Amino acid sequence: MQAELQTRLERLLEEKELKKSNGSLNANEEGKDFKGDNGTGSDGQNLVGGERLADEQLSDGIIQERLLNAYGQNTQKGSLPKQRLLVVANRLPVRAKRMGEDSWSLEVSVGGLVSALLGIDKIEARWIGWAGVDVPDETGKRSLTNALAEKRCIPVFLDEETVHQYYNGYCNNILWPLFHYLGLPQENHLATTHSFQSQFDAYKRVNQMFADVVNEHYEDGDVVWCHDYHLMFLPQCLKEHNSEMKVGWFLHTPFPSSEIHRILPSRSELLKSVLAADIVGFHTYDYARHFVSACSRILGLEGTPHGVEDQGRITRVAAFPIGIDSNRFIKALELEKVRNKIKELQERFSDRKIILGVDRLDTIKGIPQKILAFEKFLEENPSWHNKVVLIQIAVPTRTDVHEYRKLTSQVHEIVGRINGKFGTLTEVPIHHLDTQLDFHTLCALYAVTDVALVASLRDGMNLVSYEYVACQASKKGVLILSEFAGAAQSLGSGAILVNPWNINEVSTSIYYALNMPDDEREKRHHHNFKHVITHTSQEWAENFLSEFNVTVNQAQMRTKQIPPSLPSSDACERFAQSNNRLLILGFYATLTEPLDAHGRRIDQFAEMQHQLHPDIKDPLKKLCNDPRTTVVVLSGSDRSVLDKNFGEYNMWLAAEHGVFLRSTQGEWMTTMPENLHMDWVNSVKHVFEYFTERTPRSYVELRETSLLWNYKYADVEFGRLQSKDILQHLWTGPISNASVDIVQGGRSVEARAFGVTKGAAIDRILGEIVRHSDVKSPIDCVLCIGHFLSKDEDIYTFFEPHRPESTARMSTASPVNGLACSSGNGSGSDGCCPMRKKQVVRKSSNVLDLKNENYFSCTVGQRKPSSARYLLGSSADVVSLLQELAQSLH
Ligand SMILES: O=P(O)(O)OC[C@H]1O[C@H](O[C@H]2O[C@H](CO)[C@@H](O)[C@H](O)[C@H]2O)[C@H](O)[C@@H](O)[C@@H]1O
Ligand SMILES: O=c1ccn([C@@H]2O[C@H](COP(=O)(O)OP(=O)(O)O)[C@@H](O)[C@H]2O)c(=O)[nH]1
Repeated sequence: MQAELQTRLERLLEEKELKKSNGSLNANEEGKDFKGDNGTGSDGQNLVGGERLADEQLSDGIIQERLLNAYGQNTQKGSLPKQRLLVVANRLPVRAKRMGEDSWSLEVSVGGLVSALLGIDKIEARWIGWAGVDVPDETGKRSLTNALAEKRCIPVFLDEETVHQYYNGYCNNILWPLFHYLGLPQENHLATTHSFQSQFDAYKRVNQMFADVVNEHYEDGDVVWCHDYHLMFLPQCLKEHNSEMKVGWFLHTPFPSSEIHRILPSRSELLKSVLAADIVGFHTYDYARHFVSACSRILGLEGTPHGVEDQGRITRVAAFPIGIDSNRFIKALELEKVRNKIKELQERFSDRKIILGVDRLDTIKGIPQKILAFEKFLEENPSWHNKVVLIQIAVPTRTDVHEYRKLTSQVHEIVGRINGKFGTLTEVPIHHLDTQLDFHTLCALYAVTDVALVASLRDGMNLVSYEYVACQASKKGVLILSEFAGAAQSLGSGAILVNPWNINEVSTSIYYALNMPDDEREKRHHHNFKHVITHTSQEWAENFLSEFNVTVNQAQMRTKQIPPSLPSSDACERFAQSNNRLLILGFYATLTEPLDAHGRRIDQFAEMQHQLHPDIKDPLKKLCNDPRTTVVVLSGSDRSVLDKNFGEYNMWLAAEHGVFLRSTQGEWMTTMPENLHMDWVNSVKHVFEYFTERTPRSYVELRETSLLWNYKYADVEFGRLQSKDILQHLWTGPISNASVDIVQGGRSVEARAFGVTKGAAIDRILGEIVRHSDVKSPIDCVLCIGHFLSKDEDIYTFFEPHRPESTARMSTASPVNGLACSSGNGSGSDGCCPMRKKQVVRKSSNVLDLKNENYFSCTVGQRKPSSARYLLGSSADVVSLLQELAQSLH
C-alpha cells in the first residue's frame, strides 16, 4: 500500500514537473486562441477538442506523449498512441432549435458541466448526449446528426414521454433533490413513491440507449468518460457489452451521506452499476468518502484508501476538483465589446455598490435565502439604502418540474415584496432577471461587481464563484460563499464562508464585505485568484485521465494474479478416470447457501443457522457413497456444527481447522499436537466479550482451540475500528507472550492455538484416512475446494509447495504446467509432484501418487490473488461442480 502511494505521489509530481516545463497550463501563457461569444471557439469550429494552429498541435502532441509515458503506456518513437476520449453526458454542449425541416440552430447550453468541459481543449474528444429537443421524424434526426457532427457531437434521441419520466422525473425530481440533501419532493411524497418505479425503469432504459450510441461509436483504445447522476447505469451497461472498455464516471453534484442515499429504493443497483466503472470521481474528498461509505454500508463492500473492493476488483474512487478555463475569462475582459459593457454598467450603477448573484433558478441555489438575507441587511443598515443593489441573474432551468415552477413564483413574490418595501420611484434594491446572459455580458458583470454572493444550500462545486474571481483581477471584489458549495473547500481561504440558512450571518457578512478594508480585500482575492488560475478545467481533465490510465494498468496487473476459473469438465474427467480420489471441501461459503443471492438482504438470523445449500444434498450423498471417493469437510467450525450438517453422510469431518477428526461412521478423535498451549483462552475470551458488548450485532464463537470475534453484521466502519482496537488490546495484553496466532478475516478476528492451520492438519488427516481406508491404492486425484482465509491457504501448497506463482497464473488453461514436476527436480520419474516426496516422512507417507494434472486446488468466491490454481465464483458453482462430479461416477 505504502509503495503504491509513493508511486502515485511520484507520478503526480513528475506530471506536475512536465506540465511546468512545458508551460501548457500556465494561465499567463500567451498566443492561445480563445472561445468566442458562443463558446464555439474563436474560429467558431469545434466545441470539444478540435483543429488548432500547427504550433499548438505540436505542443499538444508533446504533452500527450509525455503524459502517456508517465502513465506507463507503450509509446513507440514517432508514433503517438492514440487515445480518443468519448465524453458522455446527459446534455450536449449545444441545445438544438429546429429552424426548418432539415435546418437547425445550435445554442450553447448553460450549466457548470458544459462550461467545464468546454474548457478542455487539449484532448481529442467527442461528446455524446441529448440535444434537448424531441425529434420525431427521420429527416430531422438525420439533419441534426449531421449538424452536430460538425461540432464533434453525437446525439442520443429521446422522445418527450421518456424525457418526462427520465429527466424531469427520476433525475431532477428524485436524484437531484436527494443528492442535494433536500429530501424527496415535499408536496407529493406519495405520488413520487407511486411513480418511482416507472421513472426508474425509464432511467434504466435511457442509460441503455446512451450505451447503445457509445457502443456504436466506440473504437478500441477509446476512453469513455461518463458524467453525472443522469448516467449512473451507464458504466454497467458499457462493461456488460465490452468488459475491456475503459470506463470512468464523474459526479458533478454532491454525493450525500449514506444515510441519505439509503432512502432510495434503487440504492444498491445504482451503486453497483457505478462500481462497474474503472474509476469514479467526485469534486471533493467528502463526496468520495460518502460514496465509499455507502458502498460499505449498503453493499457490504470493503472500502480502501484507494477505492472500493468487490471480489478482488477495485474501483478507484478519488476527488478531482473541477476548475474553469480561467484564461478565457481573463482575456475576454480585454475585448472591446466587454470593455464597453463594463463602462455602461459602471455608469449605470455609479452611485451604488453591486452585489451579484448568478444561478440557475434551482432549488439548491438558495436564491430565496439569499434575498431574505439581503432584506435583513437593508432592514438593519438604513444608511446603505439606495447605495447598494443586488443583481440576481436567475437562469430558467428544468421548467417542466413542479418544484422549479413553484420556486420561480416564490422568488418573484419575495423580490416584489422587498422592492416594494425599499424601492423608490426611480430605483429598486433588487434587480432580478429570469434570463440567461451571453458570455461577454456575464464577464462584464463579474468585473464590475463589488461582492458576489453564492448562497447554495448544496452545490457540487459552483463555477460561478471561480468565474467571478477570474474576472476580478483589477477590482479585487469580495466573494461570499456558502460553506455547502464544493467550491468552499478550494476558495475557502479567500472567501467569506457562510451558512446560507443563517440569515443573520449572511446579512452581517454582506455588511462586512461592503466595508472590508482594501488590503484585506486584496489579500483574500489573491488567495482565490491563485487557485482559480492554477486549478483549471484542463488540469482537472488531465488529472482524471492520467489517474484513469494508471488505474486501468494496475487493474490489469492485479487481474493476472487472480486464479482462472476451474476447468470443470477437465476436473470431472480426471476425477472419473482416477482409482482413488480425495475431495476436500470447506464448509462456510463453500457449501452453505448464499443468502443475498436472490435480492434478499443479508439476514443475520438465517445466515447464522449455517444452512447447507439445498441443492447440494443429492450429489454430495452420491459422492460420499462412492467406494473410490473419500470426501472430507475441513472447517474452522466446531464439532457440533459439522455433526449437525453432515452427520447423515458417509464422509470425514475435520473440525476446528483439523484439530478434531472423525469418520461419520466413528467417534471424534483429536489430531491435536501434544504441545498445543491453550492458556491464553480465558483472557482472549474476556477481550472478545468486552468488544461484543460494545459492538452491536457482533458475536463470539467459542471453540475448543480457537475463538472467533465476528463483526460481519455490525456497522462496517465501526466494526473495522473496533477490530483494530481489539488487536491492540490483544497484543498489549493477554497474548503478548502467549502461544497463539491472531488471524484477521474479512470481518472477523480469530485467535487460534499457535501453528493450527488447515495445511498443518492435512498431513495428519490423510494419515488417519488412509489407515481406515479399504482402498489400498494411493490417492491419485485430489480436488481441494474452499473459501479459506489466507492463513489456511497452506492447504493448497501442502500438495504443491513449489508452485511458481507468476508462471502458474500465466498458464491459466493447462493444469499440466501448474505443478513443478520434472524428473530433474526430485519429483521422481513417475512425474509425481515433489511434495509427495517431501511428505514421505510424514504420516501420509505413500498415500499420494498425485500427478500434476490430477490436482485441482480451487478458491471459492474471492477474486483475489490466491495459492489455489483455480477459482469458483460462489457456493452455487461448487454445487454445479459436485453435480457434474457425481454424474461422472457412472
Ligand atoms: O443540464 P441541466 O439539467 O440544465 O442542468 C445544468 C447542469 O447542472 C448541474 O451542474 C453541476 O456541475 C457543475 C460543474 O461540475 C458544478 O459546479 C455544479 O455545482 C453542479 O450543479 C448538473 O450536475 C449538470 O449535469 C447539469 O448539466
Ligand atoms: O446567464 C448565465 C448564467 C450562468 N451561466 C453559466 O452557467 C454555469 C453555472 O455553473 P455552476 O457550476 O455555477 O452551477 P450549475 O448551474 O452547473 O449548477 C457557469 O459556468 C456560468 O458561466 C451562463 O453561461 N449564463
